[in-house]
Order: sequence, then C-alpha cells, then structure tokens
Amino acid sequence: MLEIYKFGGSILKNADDIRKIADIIIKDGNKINIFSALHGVTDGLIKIAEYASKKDVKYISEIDSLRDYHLKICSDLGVDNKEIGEILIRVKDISEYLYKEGFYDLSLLDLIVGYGEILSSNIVYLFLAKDSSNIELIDAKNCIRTDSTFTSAKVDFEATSSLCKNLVNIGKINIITGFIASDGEGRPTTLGRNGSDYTAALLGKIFSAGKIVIWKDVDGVFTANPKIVSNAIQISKISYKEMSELSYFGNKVVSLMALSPAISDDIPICIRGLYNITNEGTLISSKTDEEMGIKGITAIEDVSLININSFNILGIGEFLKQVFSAINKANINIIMISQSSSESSISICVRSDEINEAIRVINSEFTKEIRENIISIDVKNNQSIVAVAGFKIANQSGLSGKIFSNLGLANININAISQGLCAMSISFAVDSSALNLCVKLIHNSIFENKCVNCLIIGNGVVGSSVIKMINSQRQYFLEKGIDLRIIGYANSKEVFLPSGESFKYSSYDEIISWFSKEALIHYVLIDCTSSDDLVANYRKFIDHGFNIVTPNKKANTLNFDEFEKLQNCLKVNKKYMFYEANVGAGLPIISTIKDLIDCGDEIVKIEGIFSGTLSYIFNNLSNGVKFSDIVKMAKENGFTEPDPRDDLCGMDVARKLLILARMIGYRINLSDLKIQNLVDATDEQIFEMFDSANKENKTLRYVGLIEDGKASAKIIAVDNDSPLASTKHTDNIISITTKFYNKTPLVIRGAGAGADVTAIGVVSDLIKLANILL
Ligand SMILES: NC(=O)C1=CN([C@@H]2O[C@H](COP(=O)(O)OP(=O)(O)OC[C@H]3O[C@@H](n4cnc5c(N)ncnc54)[C@H](OP(=O)(O)O)[C@@H]3O)[C@@H](O)[C@H]2O)C=CC1
Ligand SMILES: N[C@@H](CC=O)C(=O)O
Repeated sequence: MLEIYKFGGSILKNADDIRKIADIIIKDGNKINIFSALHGVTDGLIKIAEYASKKDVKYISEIDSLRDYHLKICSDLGVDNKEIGEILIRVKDISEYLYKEGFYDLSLLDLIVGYGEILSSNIVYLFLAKDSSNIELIDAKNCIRTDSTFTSAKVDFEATSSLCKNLVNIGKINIITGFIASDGEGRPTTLGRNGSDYTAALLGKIFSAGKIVIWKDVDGVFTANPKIVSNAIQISKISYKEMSELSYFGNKVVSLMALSPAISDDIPICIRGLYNITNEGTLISSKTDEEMGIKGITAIEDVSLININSFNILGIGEFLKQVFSAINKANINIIMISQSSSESSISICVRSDEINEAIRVINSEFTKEIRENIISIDVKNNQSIVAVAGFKIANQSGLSGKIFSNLGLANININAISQGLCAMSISFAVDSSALNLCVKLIHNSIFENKCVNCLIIGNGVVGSSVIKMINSQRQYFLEKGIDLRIIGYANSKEVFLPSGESFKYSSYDEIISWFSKEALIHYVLIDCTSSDDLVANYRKFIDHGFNIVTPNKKANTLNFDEFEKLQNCLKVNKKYMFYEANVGAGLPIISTIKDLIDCGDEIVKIEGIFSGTLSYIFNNLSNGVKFSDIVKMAKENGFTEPDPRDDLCGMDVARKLLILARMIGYRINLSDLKIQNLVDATDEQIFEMFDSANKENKTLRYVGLIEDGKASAKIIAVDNDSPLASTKHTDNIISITTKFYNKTPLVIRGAGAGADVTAIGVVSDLIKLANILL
C-alpha cells in the first residue's frame, strides 16, 4: 500500500531529527515523502523579505542566521554543503534585490519563502543519498500547477496530476518539497500556511495512496490543546467530518484544506509523533470512535462580535440578505452566526483584523436605517470562539447543561451561541480573558467528570496510609466506575505533585490557586492534619470548588457560630463534608447515627469508650506496665493525637462527644462538656486506681456519655462482666439507645485508632462522595 509521509517544521529542528526521519523512511521504504521548511525558517524568510524591502539592514543578520542554521545541520549530518551554500546565495541575492528596490509583492514573497522547503528537502536528500542511489529529489514547482494567487494559490488538479505522474517515479524514494508550486508561466507560488499538508493530500489523491501520514512533534489529535489543558486525551480515531469541525474552529493539527482531497477519495490521514514512534497516533478517516461521542474542544482567538438589531421593521429575510451580501462583497469571512429570530437581531463573529471593514460595510448598507434608529449595531472586541465537536453533539441530551452549568459557576458569560440540528459542533463566543479557563472547564466537564481529584493535606500517620490505600485500591475503584486521583499531597510546608515536582507554600491561598487553575470538576480536600489553621481556611477551599473529607475533628467542634457558617458555606456552594473518621476511626458510628436520624429515629443516649488511646492504656495496665510507658507505645503505634496530651486530657473524647451531640441536635460548645483530665496523672495515681478497681473485680474504663442535652466523660470502674470491660487493644465500643433501639441498644465495637483503620474511614467517605458526585 502506497503511503504519503509528510514531515513538518516542528520535527525538522536539528540533525538528530533528520536522522530519525531518515531511519523511518528507509525502514519503511516509503516512496513519497513531503518536507516542510526547517523549524522557524518560513517565518525567518518572511522577516528577511520585510526587512530588506523596508531597507532595514536587519535582514543581513537574519540571512546570516539562516545560513548558519542550515550549514550547521549539514556539518552535523556530514553532508557536502556546496549545494546548500549555493541555494543560500540565491536567497541572499533575492533579498539584496528587495533591499535595492525597497519593495516586494506577493510573487516575490512566494519566490523567497519557497526556499525554506528547497533547503530542507535538499539537506534530507543529500543525507539519504550518501547511502543509497535510489533517492530522488523533486522540486514541487515542477509538478504542482496552480493559478497565480500568490501566497494562497489554487491548484489546477488535472495539470498537477499529469505532471506528478510523469515526474514522480514511485519505484524510488522521493523527497519532495511541500508548500511550493508554480503557475502556468512558471512563476513560484505557495499553497498557503500549512500548505505542505495539502501537498501531501494532493499526492495522496493523485497516486491513490492507502494512507497519508503526517509526522509531527505531537503524538496525535488531542481532545484539547495540551498546552492549555494538561490532561488532554489523545484521540485514537476521528471521522473526517469531526476533524473538519475541529480544524474549522482552530485545531491546527491538520488544516481544513489538506482534509478535502483526502475526504473526496476516502484516504485515511494518520497523525503520528516523531518522538514517540511506538504510539500509533490518531487516524482520521470515514470511521469514528463511536464510544467517544465528543472528540474535543478547540478555539479561535482574536475575533470580534458584531450584534445587529433591526427592531423587526424590515422583514427578517430581507434584513439577513442585506447583512450577508454586504459582508460577502467585502470578502470578509464570517466565522460564526447566532440569530434571534424574534427580535430580528443577529450576531456575527469575524476576525479582529477584519472588524473595521465589516463595520464600515454594514454601516454603509444600513445608513438610512441607522440614522432613523431602526437598526443599531454594537461590537464586542477581544472575543474568542470556543467549539465543542463530535458526532454526538446534536443528540446528546444534557450536554449543554454539563457545559454551561460549569461555565456559569465560574462566572464565564456566553456572548453568542450557535448550534445546528444536525451539527457536529456547538460553538459560542466568550471574552478572550476567560478563554483558557473556559476550555479547561468544558474539557474537564466532558472528559474528566468521572474523576474525584484528591488533594491530601497532612501526610503523617493517617495521611500516608490514605495515600497508600487510594493508590493500592485504584484498579478496584476504577472497576466500580470511580476514579480517585491524587492531584497532590502536602505537609505543613510543601506540596508534592504526581509529576515528582513540589513547591513550598506559605499560605493556603497559594495551594488553592495552584490547583484551581486546572479547572477540574470534582475536587476534594482531604485534611489529615489536626490543624485549626487549615480548618479556618475550609470556607476558602469550599468557595473554590472543594468538597471536604477529614478525620480532623477541629471543624466539627468549632465554636457554634463558626460551625454554622461552615455548614452554610457548604450549602451555598453545594459541596459536601464527610467526617466518618472523626469518631471511632473507621467504625461506622457517624454514618449509623446519620442513617437513624434520616429514618426519623430519635437518639436518646450514646454511651461508650470513644478513645482508642485510653482504651489501649487501660487494656494494657493489667499487664503490669507503667502508665507513662503505655502512652509512649500508643504514640509509637500511631494511636494518639499528634499531641498525645489531647488524648490524656480528655479533649479528644470531648471533641468526639460534641460531634455526636451536635449531630443529634444539641446546640452546645466544647466548654459545655464535663470531662475528666488525666494529663497530670502520675504512674502511681493511675496504678492505685487500677489496683483498687481490680480488688473489687472491676475494670477501669474512660467512658463518655451523651444524654439529656449534656455530654461528659470520666474514668469509671465497671464490673468485669460489663460489655465495656470486654474491650481489647484499641477497641472503641459505642452503644446507641434510640426510640426504636430502646430495649437492646445498637452497639458498634472495633478498633478505634491506628493508621489503617482511620484511613478506611477516610476512604469510605471518599467513595460515598464519589457516588454522589459521579
Ligand atoms: N491516629 C489515629 O488513629 C486517628 C487520627 N485521627 C485524626 O487524623 C489527623 C491526623 O493525625 P496523624 O496522621 O496521626 O497526625 P501526624 O502528626 O502524624 O501528621 C500530621 C500531618 O499534618 C501536617 N500538618 C500539621 N499541621 C499542618 C498545617 N497547619 N498545615 C498543613 N499541614 C499540617 C504535618 O506536616 P509536618 O510534618 O510538616 O508538620 C503532617 O504531615 C488528626 O486530626 C487526628 O485527630 C482521627 C482518627 C484516628
Ligand atoms: N487519638 C485518637 C485517635 C482517633 O480519633 C484515639 O486515641 O482515639
């Protein structure tokens, strides 16, 4: 199967690129190979023409760097530079002529600019010809015939076809200049920007190629410009129609012009990356990837929006006819139209550099009506058109909602919108200042809406275990349709990113702005610190789109006014806060109480052992170990609070009791709780308590109680056969008496502290959140 390869300037930067390209051509034995100019050379040649014709001597230094660039590559490749040197002298001669004349026209521009392709193709030819006699160099001026529309010449297909068939020997490896052609009088012409793609497509059509491969510095067509949307996805298959839509609206991977010869003869075009040849690229053909209804988001920048209102005086048909014919006569390209038939108003988008002319022709068309205030015109500059394209645009219900609700939340205003019934795209105009955010938001709302993006602050005992659990269970969650993605984790000074990079921070604002600039759809802050400071910033995170999941008890034990403000902020922003690990680590205490309340049950009493650390201490006292040593062991095992005094003074239990008490409707603060403090207890005092309880066949337990609007906690010597006495290790045991569970209370028991069980509580919250969001 004959294939046409085209190599663009972005992969013609140095000798290494040319070696890679030569390897591909030789390995594949590819017969028709089209070359653009070396990277940046076309622009360089335009500059030379402009400087020289304006008698600016800067053209000389441009010529020098052009020469040095090409000769260095020749020397790096070890090719004889005589031929290249001679071509460069011709370029110099032309520029000296332009300098002398102080003038250039489009035909002279085509003459000089075309040397870019001549130089690159000669270098490649010379390099390949060192090892093979089967290489042919073809100057496309000798086989692509055009009219004389310099800089964007129209191809005479019949003449070109017969010239190519005569000149190109497909038994050989042909190195052919892209972009350039000549008119009937033999004058050099060019095919317009990205014209080399068009040369490739033309040759594909002429030689009935099986495929046209466009080699680039990117691996294929992406769902958005990866320079704007870092998580853009490579598309494996896209139809001609979809690609045409993307190209029309600004995707530069392949030009619209190049698509048409391929479409007419159904020749697939493959976009492939030179630097990643194992990647199979994107195939543009009559078939699409049906699974992927929407293929991408693209944008045209630098447009202006003209709104013309006719106040219904003229018939709509007549009014529109006049608008379009005026614009058409001025040869101005209308990029997008949006019409409101009820008001006979119409919005049209044109390129910014054509706006003045467009306004002039409309004004002159409607001079009388404007004077009589029948027609008014207003203009919005600095606009960009964003388009979402794909074969399922027209019949995908909910798509507009998905797109526009996220834009609305980000305060991005749509200035005009356009979509046809059978359309492959929906397009709209936004202020250019909002463009990047807009593209990211739409991209992520379509392609990333199945992800919960987790930012973990605090990577100590609990945080590290949460990170490990999310990563190790990733595949398991994916199979359930939940994509938990860690976008970063932080300690108190530094944020670490998945790329391996990190940045230091001094305020949470820096963290918020870093992550919100990605405009992801579902964010969650996982607070694995015990910080009050971070809690004080929750509302900022929530205002920027974050949900919260946390084992940190500080938020739910804020002073009641602050606590209510936080609840209100969540409500206003429609965000969620989950905190199962606040009480009993991974034990389902919070969720059970919530379920009972949601079912209309009334909680009468909650009682039990709420501290894993104190449980561990009293469970181990029986082994004759000192109280102070057991505290150390509890800290080493990760059961205590970051500051173990919070456990010993009863504050940790107090927080847990307050959290549950507030859940069941008590409007109380920490200061309202009666809590026994053990922080100053000596080993001897604790042992004495233990010993006297033991003598009475009792066991010491630190017990919390919530009942009758009050909450308290203290050490109690419980009977040895009491369920409270039966706990082991770090066990918590919580008994819940309710209107329905009144004879036998509902009891939850299990490990109440430690990294893994707490991480389970956090991750189960993430799954609950994901099930709501996704
Ligand atoms: N351990 C357990 O069994 C349970 C713990 N919890 C709760 O989990 C939370 C974490 O506990 P644990 O992992 O043991 O604590 P650690 O002390 O092990 O880790 C705390 C982490 O938070 C970071 N950090 C501290 N202050 C700040 C701040 N102001 N801003 C940003 N990061 C900060 C620390 O960073 P750096 O190292 O730089 O200081 C560290 O990475 C606590 O709220 C605790 O109550 C809840 C249930 C059970
Ligand atoms: N330090 C706490 C940890 C869980 O909240 C405890 O010991 O219970």
